[in-house]
Amino acid sequence: MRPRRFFPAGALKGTIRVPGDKSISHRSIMLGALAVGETRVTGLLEGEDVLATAAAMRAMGAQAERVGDGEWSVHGVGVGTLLQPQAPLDMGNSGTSTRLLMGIVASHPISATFVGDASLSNRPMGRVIDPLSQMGAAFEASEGGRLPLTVRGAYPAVPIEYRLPVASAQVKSAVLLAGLNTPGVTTVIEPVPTRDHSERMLRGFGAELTVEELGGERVIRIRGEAELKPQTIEVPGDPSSAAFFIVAGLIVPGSELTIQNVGLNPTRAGIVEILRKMGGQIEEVNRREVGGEPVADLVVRHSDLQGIAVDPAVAPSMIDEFPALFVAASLAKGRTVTSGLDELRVKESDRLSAMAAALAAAGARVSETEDGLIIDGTGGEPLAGTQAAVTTHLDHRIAMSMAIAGLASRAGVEVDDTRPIATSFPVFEALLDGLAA
Ligand SMILES: O=C(O)C1=C[C@@H](OP(=O)(O)O)[C@@H](O)[C@H](O)C1
Ligand SMILES: C=C(OP(=O)(O)O)C(=O)O
Repeated sequence: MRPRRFFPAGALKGTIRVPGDKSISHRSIMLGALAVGETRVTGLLEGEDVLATAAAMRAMGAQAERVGDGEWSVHGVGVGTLLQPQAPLDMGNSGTSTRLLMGIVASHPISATFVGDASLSNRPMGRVIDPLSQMGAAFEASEGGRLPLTVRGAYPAVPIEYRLPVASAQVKSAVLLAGLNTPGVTTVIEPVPTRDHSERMLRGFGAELTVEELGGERVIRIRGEAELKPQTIEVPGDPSSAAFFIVAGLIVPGSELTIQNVGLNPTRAGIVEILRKMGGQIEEVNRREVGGEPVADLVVRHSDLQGIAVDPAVAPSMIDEFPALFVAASLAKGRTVTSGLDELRVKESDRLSAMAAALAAAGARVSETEDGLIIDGTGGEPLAGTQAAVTTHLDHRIAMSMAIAGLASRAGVEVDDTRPIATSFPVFEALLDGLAA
């Protein structure tokens, strides 16, 4: 364990650049490995989760090599020609790696065993096992549809039409990726829109993929036995990583900071919308497109935040940002009510109970409901801070959220283990220390 106490350090000033988007980084390695020829990637997030994806693709025959800082070269083997991995694929802490790779393996004539850390081994995989079984893949999973599990791919797999029972980009992507090597047309129906990086990138690599709006639902169709063409990809900065610095800038008095290169895909930008509704001053400058995704630099100034009732409909577009939002709400004036967040209970930790416990320990007024938190903010007064360390439960987002809470506290916040931060944002502490200095 690597504990650290995060102290109040005065106004945050300066300019930072957040690392590449985790979702897009995973997908660029996976699709690069399934194209024939060399894909070049810049701005790749070199966090542990993405490195687990790269190692898995290498174990199945592709080449994925680092050639510079965030610069990667991927030599793909082509859809349908992945090799049987010789050892279990270690997914570490990464749900995205696991679920998307299960989809890829499901329609290849290979089998693969997936293992992971204690957090990942507690997360539900039934949500991908169900549709992939319908496509013909066979599974041997641990109790409750958990890791370790083995997938035996079906070849040829059967195309299905699948309506997502949970709003999950990982489930959607698993089925679309399985569809890549399945004869005919695989269809995913999405009643609630989730991040659309897979759709954008599959098209970019030349897959025949269509999206149609039908009766308020998104109907996504992909034609299988696709031939993917290698691409040059520039990965935009991760809004989920930027969120910690946006919240820090808003709650620490006197702060003014610029966060460069933040991806603002509408399926990801819910946090900016909600913080603005709370009174947060977040200005967008230099709007542009990077790697087919909208991007801007954000200028964030300390603001008097107001509590809010968060519309559960925005949840999918800020699903990983709720821990950071809960910190902002703890410092806002009045009550913030969130609901419809059952999915937060099956992330790296149960993020509702983990954040309720950690914020309460830091002096926030918070209560937990079945599907959300209710927070009565301080109106800008700093939190008391913690005595004992708060528990992160192997969850990077709990660690980073509570680090930010420490900046707006009197006594600081002690985090029991900062190691999980490296899964998604290895330079987080260095950036934070640089701004505070
Ligand atoms: O597809 C992706 O890259 C992701 C989808 C989301 O998970 P769910 O699909 O489980 O909601 C998100 O929480 C995760 O961090 C990344
Ligand atoms: C939920 C997350 O990731 P994953 O599902 O890939 O572990 C996250 O990064 O917050």
